[in-house]
Amino acid sequence: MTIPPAAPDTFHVYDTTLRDGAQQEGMQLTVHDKLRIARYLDQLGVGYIEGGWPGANPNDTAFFAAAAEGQLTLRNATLVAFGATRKAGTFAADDPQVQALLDAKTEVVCIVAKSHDEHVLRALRTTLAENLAMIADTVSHLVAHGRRVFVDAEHFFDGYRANPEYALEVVRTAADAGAEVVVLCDTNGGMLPSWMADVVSAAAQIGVDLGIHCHNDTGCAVANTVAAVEAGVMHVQGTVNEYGERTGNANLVTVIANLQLKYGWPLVPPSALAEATRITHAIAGITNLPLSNRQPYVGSSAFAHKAGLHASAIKVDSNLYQHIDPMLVGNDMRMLVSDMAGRASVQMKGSSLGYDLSNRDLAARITEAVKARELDGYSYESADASFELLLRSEMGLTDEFFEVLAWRVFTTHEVKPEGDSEATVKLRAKGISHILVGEGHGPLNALDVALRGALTPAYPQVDNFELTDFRVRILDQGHGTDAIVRTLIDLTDGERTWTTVGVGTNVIEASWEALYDGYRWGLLKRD
Ligand SMILES: CC(=O)SCCNC(=O)CCNC(=O)[C@H](O)C(C)(C)COP(=O)(O)OP(=O)(O)OC[C@H]1O[C@@H](n2cnc3c(N)ncnc32)[C@H](O)[C@@H]1OP(=O)(O)O
Ligand SMILES: CC(=O)C(=O)O
Repeated sequence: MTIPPAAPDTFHVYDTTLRDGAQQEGMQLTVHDKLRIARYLDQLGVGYIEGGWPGANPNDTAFFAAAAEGQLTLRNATLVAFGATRKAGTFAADDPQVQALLDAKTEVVCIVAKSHDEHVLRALRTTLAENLAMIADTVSHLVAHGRRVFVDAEHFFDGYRANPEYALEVVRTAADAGAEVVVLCDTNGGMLPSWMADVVSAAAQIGVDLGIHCHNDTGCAVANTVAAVEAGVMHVQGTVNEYGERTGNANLVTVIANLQLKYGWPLVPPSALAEATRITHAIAGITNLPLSNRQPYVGSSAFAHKAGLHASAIKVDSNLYQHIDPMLVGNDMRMLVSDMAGRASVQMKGSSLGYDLSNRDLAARITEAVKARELDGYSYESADASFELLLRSEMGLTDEFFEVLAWRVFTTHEVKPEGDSEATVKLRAKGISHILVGEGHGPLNALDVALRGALTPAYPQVDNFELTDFRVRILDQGHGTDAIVRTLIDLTDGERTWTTVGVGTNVIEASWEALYDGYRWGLLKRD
């Protein structure tokens, strides 16, 4: 395998989350959101943060004003204002959009320029010569006002295919006018990795510093970016969590991790890369767009192992089934227990929960119990708390916190402020029987209120328990309302969150089982 020579010292890592990423359907960022995301990007160690398009909307203008007023102190990154070349038939000096770029007061400005002849003729409705004049005039005007200028050559790859001479002329014109980097954009995202090298190499003949900006429409944005880097670009653009129009932009964290951990290129400080998981999840929290579990490097499943055979090898050496040490990107290995588990999976999961399951017979017994329960519909992959209770029961560890003697719940259509459901729970705890009636909005809420109330005299700590999520899934889809259902419940005590599972033909029974496990596990940990 070839490792390309070390990245030049001048290599740029350029983030466009706040501009191209924000063009994603469903993303709406306030100025405050943008400032917070910019701070996280700075912590990640990127060299450039494209903050938006000043003048295009009041939000982006306000963001640059806030940054200029000192509300954004960047330790590593340089802030970039994004815009376009001047309008056809005018002068850059008279174009309000170009003036807004100067008013943003950033050291670097990035402008998008057309490089596909058909776009010039049909979208801009101007001549090929005027487009070149727009580029030269805008770049030289910004340079004359003390800005470092990058040019995004829009639709460069499709443009090169249609009219290579013109696409290359755009690159030459931008560089001659003073652009520091000309970024080749796969705007429609239609390229494949094997096509990148030829086009990038042809542009590199011009002798200017080149960048790459890829979209993910062929699912190849990261691969195309890496291929362009191998062909000689010295500037990579992308977004966190692959945010962006349509199918998104190249995932910048994946690109950084690939180049840094596979090629050994020192693009960001290792301590910053080790924060990548935290940072990408924090940004997902701000955008309110959930990060895919399966995102490379930083997803919660990126180092999760389900297959028994994998676990048996990982038990010997975790590197046998992992391409890197997850800690390098701040992630963690997770062992999943399911019907695909073997003894080793159960032993490692048990060990992570603090149990010694080195006895092969015991581990085999627990594995069989998991498989039998999963056949009945239980799922322990995420329900760690229910797994621990099952494990303890197989180990003969009895947790006699309380014994439920009876429970019932009913729902009416009567609308009352206390809710529409009423539950009664009768139990014995610490030798004393308690009975409590709880009212709530829906049967699960009523049961939760009643169970908590009945337990409180013996275990006041349950007052801190809170049900935070509840998921129901029909298991045998061929049936109608009498289908078997699985419920997963998340509870928290303010310090930790735990998940339990219940199964039944009756959604209330399945929910009760998960709730009952949830309280038992909570008491086990708080006692
Ligand atoms: C590939 C990319 O993703 S580039 C980034 C694209 N991002 C965005 O478009 C988001 C922000 N955009 C906006 O807020 C608005 O589109 C604005 C403010 C930029 C322009 O809005 P409007 O003035 O209403 O124009 P509208 O969006 O309809 O059309 C864009 C105009 O810019 C022209 N234009 C497009 N690209 C360029 C370019 N590279 N250089 C100069 N002019 C351009 C178009 O020909 C059109 O001109 P026209 O007004 O003479 O028809
Ligand atoms: C500039 C840009 O965002 C693109 O060409 O995709």
